[in-house]
Amino acid sequence: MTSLPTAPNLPAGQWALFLDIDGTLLEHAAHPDAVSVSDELRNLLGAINERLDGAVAFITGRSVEVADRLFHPLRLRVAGLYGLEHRLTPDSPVVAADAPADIAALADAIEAELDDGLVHIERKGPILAIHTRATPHLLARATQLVDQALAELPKGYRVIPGNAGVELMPLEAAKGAAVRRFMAIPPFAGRRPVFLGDDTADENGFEAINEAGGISIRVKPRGPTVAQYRLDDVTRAIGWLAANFETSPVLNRKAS
Ligand SMILES: O=P(O)(O)OC[C@H]1O[C@H](O[C@H]2O[C@H](CO)[C@@H](O)[C@H](O)[C@H]2O)[C@H](O)[C@@H](O)[C@@H]1O
Repeated sequence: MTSLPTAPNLPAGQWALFLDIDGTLLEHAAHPDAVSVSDELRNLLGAINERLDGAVAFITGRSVEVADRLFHPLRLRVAGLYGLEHRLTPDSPVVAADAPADIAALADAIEAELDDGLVHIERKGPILAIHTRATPHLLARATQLVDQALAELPKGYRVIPGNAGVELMPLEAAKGAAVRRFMAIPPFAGRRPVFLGDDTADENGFEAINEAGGISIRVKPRGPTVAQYRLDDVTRAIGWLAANFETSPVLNRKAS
C-alpha cells in the first residue's frame, strides 16, 4: 500500500524487537539454501541484542535449527515454523507444539503432480512450502494442488501465500501467537514491541503488535497490510535497525 508512511525514528523507550528473516533481513534468493548472512548483519543483530538486554527474537517460517545455522555463531531467541516451535532463551531447548502429523506423503504427491525439477518442495514436518521462484508459471497450479490437499486434510490446516510460492500449515502456526508468547515473559514483558516483516504470514504478527501498542513495519509492502509503517527494501530495513537500535542514544530510556 503506497500510502503507508515510512517508519519514523523511534522515540525514547524500552523496546523489544521481533524480526522476520527472509525478505526483511535477507534478500530473497533463488533457493531457500542460497541465502547468506553477512558478518555486518550478524554483528549488527548481536549488538542490538546486547543493547536491548536480550529482548530480540526472530519470528520466522524457517525452523529454529535453520535460523541458528544461518546466523551462526549468533544465537538469538527464535520462534520457528511460524511459532510451531520456539526457543525462549538462546540456550534453552527448542520446544515444539503438538502439531498434526508430518505431511511428507502429501509433499511427494504434489511434487509428482507438478513434475518439474525446478519447483522446490520444502518439507518442514507439519508445514509444506512449495517454491515456484524459478517457475512462476507453475504458481497457480501449485496453489490449486495445495488448495485441493487442504480440502482433503482433516480440519486444522490453512494455506498462506508465500513469496514466490505457497505454504500449507496447521492453524496453530501463527506469528501473532509467537509474539504474544515472548511478550509475556522477561526480557520482553513490559517493553514496547516493534516487528519488521514482509509477507502475508507477517500480517498476523502485525496484528499482535498493534494490539500491544507497538510499532509494525512492513518491508516492501505490495498489497493490503495492517502494518502502520513501511520500509521500502531490505537495505533500508537494516539501515533503520542500525539507526534506531545500534547507535541511538534514546534506547532503554523511559519515555517522558
Ligand atoms: O518468515 P520468514 O523468515 O520470512 O520465512 C518465510 C519463508 O522463507 C523462505 O522462503 C522464502 O525465501 C527463500 C530464500 O530467499 C526463497 O527462495 C523463497 O522463494 C521464499 O519463499 C523459507 O524457505 C521458508 O521455509 C520460510 O517459510
